Amino acid sequence: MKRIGIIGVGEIGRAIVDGLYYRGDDAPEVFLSPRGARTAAELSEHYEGVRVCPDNQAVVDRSEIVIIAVRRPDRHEALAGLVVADDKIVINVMAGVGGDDLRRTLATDAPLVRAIPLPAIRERRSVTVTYPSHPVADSLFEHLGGALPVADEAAFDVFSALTGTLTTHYSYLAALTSWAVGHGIASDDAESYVRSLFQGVGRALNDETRTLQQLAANHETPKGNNERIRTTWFTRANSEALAQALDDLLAGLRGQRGSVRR
Ligand SMILES: NC(=O)C1=CN([C@@H]2O[C@H](COP(=O)(O)OP(=O)(O)OC[C@H]3O[C@@H](n4cnc5c(N)ncnc54)[C@H](OP(=O)(O)O)[C@@H]3O)[C@@H](O)[C@H]2O)C=CC1
Repeated sequence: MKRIGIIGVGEIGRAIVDGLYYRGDDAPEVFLSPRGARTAAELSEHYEGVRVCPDNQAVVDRSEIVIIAVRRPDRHEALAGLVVADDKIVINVMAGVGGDDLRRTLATDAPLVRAIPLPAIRERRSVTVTYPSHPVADSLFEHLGGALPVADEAAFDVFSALTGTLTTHYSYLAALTSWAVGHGIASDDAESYVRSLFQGVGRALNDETRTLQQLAANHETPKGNNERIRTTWFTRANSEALAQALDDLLAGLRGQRGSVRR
């Protein structure tokens, strides 16, 4: 495994380090930027082979793969002026920061790969979308749960928009729980029951022999309770509103990519 540097050691930076060390197999040397000091210190204490560098340039110099995981507004402060040799591989996980934008900021000819790691990467349980495909980046994410290289940045934006639906899903489960509580069910009971219902859904999703439509159909009795909620609540209007919200998000992501000269 190659030497890996991470600039921006926050939520997702930590998840990537945890994933790299998840089974302790073939763990690489990891070099962290000094910002996000508390997380960086915790990781370097916890994992032998993880070190905190004095500055961002030192992260680049010591690494073969450099992962950029600062927030979009912080990218100039974090990256401008860094010297990135052409033999490095840069992995950009910043949402809404296109390849052209990053290349202008870094002024390097090194390969730049966009990626969408998710928090479950810490247990090597999430598939990471990448663009453009690069054998080193793809094999890194294969090791961390799976890589899904896509054909162009437009497709990358579609996957990026899909990741924007995750917290709505949790909120949906919380709304179900609140509804039951409103009908006199103890909050702990309601919450643990909803969790158990949807953990079952999560397990069923592992069955890739059935499409999502088939899974839905297989769990539904004709004229039964599930069909009733699906057809009375998740109506065409509701489904179209969801598609519209995703379209708007996608337009925003593509707009950010097109207006990047700050
Ligand atoms: N969280 C997620 O699930 C995912 C996040 N992303 C992307 O990853 C990026 C980071 O997100 P997330 O981890 O949630 O954010 P966090 O705020 O948790 O982490 C960002 C880190 O960047 C550090 N930072 C800020 N300025 C600099 C600098 N000049 N040099 C070095 N480090 C700096 C911050 O340090 P300090 O605390 O000192 O300010 C902080 O530790 C974002 O662009 C986001 O779009 C992508 C996929 C998933």
